Amino acid sequence: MSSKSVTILGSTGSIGQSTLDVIARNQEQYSVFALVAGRNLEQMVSDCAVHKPQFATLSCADANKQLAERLNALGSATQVVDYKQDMAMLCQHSDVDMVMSAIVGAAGLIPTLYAIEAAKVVMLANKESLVMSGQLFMDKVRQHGATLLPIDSEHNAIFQCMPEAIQGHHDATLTAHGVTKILLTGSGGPFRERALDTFADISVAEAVAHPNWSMGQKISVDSATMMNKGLEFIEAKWLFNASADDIEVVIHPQSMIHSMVQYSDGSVLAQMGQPDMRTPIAHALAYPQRINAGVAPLDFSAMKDFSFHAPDFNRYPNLRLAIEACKAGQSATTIINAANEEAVAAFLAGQIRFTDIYAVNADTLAAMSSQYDECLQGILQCDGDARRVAQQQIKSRAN
Ligand SMILES: NC(=O)C1=CN([C@@H]2O[C@H](COP(=O)(O)OP(=O)(O)OC[C@H]3O[C@@H](n4cnc5c(N)ncnc54)[C@H](OP(=O)(O)O)[C@@H]3O)[C@@H](O)[C@H]2O)C=CC1
Ligand SMILES: CC(=O)[C@@H](O)[C@H](O)COP(=O)(O)O
Ligand SMILES: [Mn+2]
Repeated sequence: MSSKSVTILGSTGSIGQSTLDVIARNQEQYSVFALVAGRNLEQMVSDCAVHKPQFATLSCADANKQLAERLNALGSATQVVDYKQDMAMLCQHSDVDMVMSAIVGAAGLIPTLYAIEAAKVVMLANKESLVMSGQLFMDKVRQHGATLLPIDSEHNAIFQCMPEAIQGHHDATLTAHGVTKILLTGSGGPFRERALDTFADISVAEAVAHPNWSMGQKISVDSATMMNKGLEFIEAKWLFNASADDIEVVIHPQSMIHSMVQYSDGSVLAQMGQPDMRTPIAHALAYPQRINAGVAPLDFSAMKDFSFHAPDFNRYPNLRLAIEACKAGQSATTIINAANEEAVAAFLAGQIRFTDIYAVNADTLAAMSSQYDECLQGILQCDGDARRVAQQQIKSRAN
């Protein structure tokens, strides 16, 4: 395998750090072209020293200025560039083979589209960009001939369980290949058994304490409300050319099966492994080969429970809302994604209660018309309008 050069968007985060870990274990095959993140200066300085990227940038202008000074003082060969002006170059440079899209939220959309437009191998963790712009995003993948590999553990699992002939073909007809159902598993989060009448008292610390996975704060809260599974439902629709009826959500509290594909002959293929994102990251980096991810195999003799059940929409109203939005169309999914980002940020900042996240999302969707163009400008307009409406909702509920 010849050496691949990788740009990592969101390098200081949970997925970014796991990506650097896998690359460090496979140094003959991968090098880091650029590191891109938000404001975590210390992590960026240290990662530049260890991984020696050609370029680095932070979206926070003050932090980026300090980054340049710090790397200069260290005699680093890494060039610090401007986040906005140089983003296209960092994603599209002819030396770049692969781009890891792991900025959290809508901020990841434009950089990911740059990578797609240059026909790079795009490893997609940033589900929000696909949820907010699904048709446009997939049209661009097809138009530019980019390779899109799912990093989200469920979608990476589904990808692995799909017939080899249609892996990475985003417009294959599932039934023509014997696929009858995509079984999207979810843990149910930290509140799977908590009394419903105590949900309004849920603290930030409780909400970000995922039972199985170590992740960033936003996705951890999404797992607790199961909006994460709702976003993943929409993500699966686009990645696998599925309809809402083709996808079923199954609660599997142990997070050992990462999702399944059911076939017309009664077979169900599952992908299993430790709840460690280095496995899907290594899968995408090496596809269709395999590399060491540093992840221990499952020990079946030590496994106790292995259970499955249907989700309860009273406990997880955000999941129902997202599935309804998926059926309603593009603007509805752009709206719930934007509202949810605002609501989760407000919850993390202590401005609203846990139960207000659903109220903000549902009321924002109800307050808005869904008549937006599906071009990039229309999507960004819809996203911005939804954030303004969600902010009004947040103000009216603020503690
Ligand atoms: N963590 C996981 O296991 C999984 C994550 N995902 C998805 O991957 C994405 C990343 O998640 P995760 O790694 O957990 O999140 P983290 O919060 O840990 O990391 C987010 C990254 O995005 C950067 N960032 C945030 N805002 C901006 C911005 N405006 N401009 C540029 N960079 C920015 C952060 O930079 P900084 O910290 O320097 O400010 C950080 O590098 C999300 O979309 C999530 O849904 C999907 C499946 C699993
Ligand atoms: C690791 C990953 O892919 C997360 O999206 C994970 O699925 C979160 O767990 P939940 O199943 O609880 O949402
Ligand atoms: Mn997931």
